Amino acid sequence: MPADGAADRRNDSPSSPLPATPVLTGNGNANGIGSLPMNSNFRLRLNPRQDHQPESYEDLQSEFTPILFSSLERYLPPNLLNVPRETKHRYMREVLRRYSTEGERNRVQKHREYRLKITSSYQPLYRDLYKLNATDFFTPSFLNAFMAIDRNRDESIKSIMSEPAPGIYTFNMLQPRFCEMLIAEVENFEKWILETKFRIMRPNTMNKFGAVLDDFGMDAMLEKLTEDFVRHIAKIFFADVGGFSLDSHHGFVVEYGFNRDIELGFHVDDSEVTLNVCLGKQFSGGELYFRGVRCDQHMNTEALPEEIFDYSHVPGHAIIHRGRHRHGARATTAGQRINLLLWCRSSVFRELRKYQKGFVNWCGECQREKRERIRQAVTVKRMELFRGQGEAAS
Ligand SMILES: O=C(O)CCC(=O)C(=O)O
Ligand SMILES: [Fe+2]
Repeated sequence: MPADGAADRRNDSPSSPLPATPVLTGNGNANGIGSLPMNSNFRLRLNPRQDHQPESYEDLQSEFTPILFSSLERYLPPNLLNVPRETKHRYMREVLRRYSTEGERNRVQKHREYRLKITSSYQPLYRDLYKLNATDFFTPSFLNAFMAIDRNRDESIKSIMSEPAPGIYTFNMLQPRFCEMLIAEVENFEKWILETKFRIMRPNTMNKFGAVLDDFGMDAMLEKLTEDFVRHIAKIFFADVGGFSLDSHHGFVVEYGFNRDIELGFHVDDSEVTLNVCLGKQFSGGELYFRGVRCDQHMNTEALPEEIFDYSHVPGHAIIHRGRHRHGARATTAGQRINLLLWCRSSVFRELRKYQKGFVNWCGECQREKRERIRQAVTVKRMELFRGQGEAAS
């Protein structure tokens, strides 16, 4: 597909979890202690009670993940903060049910069952990969950058990053041994699929190969990677797309080369921020091409010359960009290329976007239109002023 062809919105990945901290309106008026009042309108506070210590809901069964209840608890109406845990659980469950459609809940439930089927019989090759072990996974330069405290940390993270084009950052991230082990783990998983004839879901409709790491047990490790590392980077470089509030991810590997996918068409990711790390092996081709960041409205507009950028993958090295940064991957012409992808999302950013109108500062075309409007307004004003002066002089 030509680089300037229509970009494809990739929204076919498994549904993301519900927002961890939904911001709903009102102060709530439920007064139930023990049982919930039938006429409760199931509202939450607008702002969380920071001094309230939420309970753990790990042992309570429901269609929603327990962590969601702990996150939501601070938003409960004041009179519900200290009622029995089961009452709070029922109240929040009702809020969440109203928030997500039945179809959505069924999809999440089906996906959970699918994952359970895999994890209950797949035997990992390297169990060490399933828990984030920073010293074994990361290069010393990457790890050291995160060791610095508070404000120095931002500076040291910036110091290991290159910005070869606006909004695109690259850095050395993964140790060769970790890359080898992850590739071997994916191959082991694929062997298991062939042997068991299990039908797996590919990362998305554009890939015929590759695997979703979250589906065979790596979700907790990748969640920690998102929370402890990617979110810090995103907070510094991608605050305009909610980088500081990334709260879910879709983690997968893509595989290119002989008997695998060849290339990847021009698209945007279903993410606010995407981390893409090359794991190996040896290959030729497979360059990423970028063509500027766009909002929904301007998805198919031309790229400006300064937005054209090509990047060649290097094993162990990461590239991080906004999901809305239009891109594609050229054909891998020899060897095999395997990359780790982490599409990171912010439920808060997505919710807020619904209310935002007008130009967005992260879309290249919105910014171009804005500059053009200002230029025209200045031209009109200047002509008015000069006309006035001319008339006064005559
Ligand atoms: O192959 C690559 O490196 C790019 C992959 C990608 O953009 C994606 O899977 O969203
Ligand atoms: Fe992508």
